[in-house]
Amino acid sequence: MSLSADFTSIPIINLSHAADPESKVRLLQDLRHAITSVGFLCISHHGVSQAVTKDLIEALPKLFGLSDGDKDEVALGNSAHFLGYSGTGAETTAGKADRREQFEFATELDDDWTKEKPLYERLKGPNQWPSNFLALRSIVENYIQELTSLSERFLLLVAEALSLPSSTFVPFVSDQHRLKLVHYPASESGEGQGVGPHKDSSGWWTFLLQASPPHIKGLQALNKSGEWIDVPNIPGTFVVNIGQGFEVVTNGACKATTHRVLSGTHERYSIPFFQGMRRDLTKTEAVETLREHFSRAEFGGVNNESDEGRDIDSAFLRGKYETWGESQLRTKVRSHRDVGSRFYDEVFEKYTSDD
Ligand SMILES: O=C(O)CCC(=O)C(=O)O
Ligand SMILES: [Fe+2]
Repeated sequence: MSLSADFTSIPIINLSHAADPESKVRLLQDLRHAITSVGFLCISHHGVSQAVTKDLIEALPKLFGLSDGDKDEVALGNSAHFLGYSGTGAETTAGKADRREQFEFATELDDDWTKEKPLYERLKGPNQWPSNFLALRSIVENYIQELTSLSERFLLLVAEALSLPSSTFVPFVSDQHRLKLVHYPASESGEGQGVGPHKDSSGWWTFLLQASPPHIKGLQALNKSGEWIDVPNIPGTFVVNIGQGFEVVTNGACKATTHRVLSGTHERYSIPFFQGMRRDLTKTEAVETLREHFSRAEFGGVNNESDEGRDIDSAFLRGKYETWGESQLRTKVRSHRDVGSRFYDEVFEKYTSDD
């Protein structure tokens, strides 16, 4: 059965095959294999504007070349919404500091949080834009718009590939998606942790643009035998992988595959877009809505599990908090404690000492 087969390469899927009923059948089969057995894929012919992508890639050297003062002006530490710049070493993954700097943006939304609303609604809010790079705003907003649309189109195909009505996953999607512009500096020794092994915790699906020339690699996905498989860097494609929220909603039929980035002798840029999941989604709704469907034998069945196969590793499910929004807020407070203590005083102690 495909669920138990191990992967040794990352599937490449041409989305233009969806336009023709005959080639669509094969596309859906390939997609189903990719998302149930690998959890990582590259997509080509995805319909995202090349000009919009090019503008963003070309903005990166200038953006990361801004002065420390310019970066401070938009520091993530200033933002109750965890949006802005954070420097190299600010984050740790798997117990080690990551060697990367990043600007985090999201769908531009007003901060309309009031004390009557759940605290996690404060995750929503405006971006911070560097005043010495005014052109950046429209470049980033255009890209977020293109990726929002791609991620919506993609979800329809995913549902069909899993034998569900195409609109099945639409009600789970949030009004807020997040975008990170990431710079991994070159490492003299060619070794080190760009970002340590992790599963994407910020949501639903990730669409990653590798924004350096094709010979610059570094991203790897972990297969079930514990081997790190290189993710190819193919111009014009996006790498797509599953976030923990989607793993929960599919009852583990689709896995959030562990991945990491190695530092190299060349600097590297990458741009992950994290499609968001509705903040008010509860654990019960997430697990129960499609439970019956995913317990069918074709997905391995509940009584037909491999050891690794259906064991869901999710901070959301294991954690104490009922909604996805609160689980997200806790994750963010724990990884950015300066923001946590400044803006989320009432829950800071609780979230940082509840494990
Ligand atoms: O930079 C990359 O290629 C991947 C980054 C990543 O996995 C993440 O930010 O979650
Ligand atoms: Fe990731």
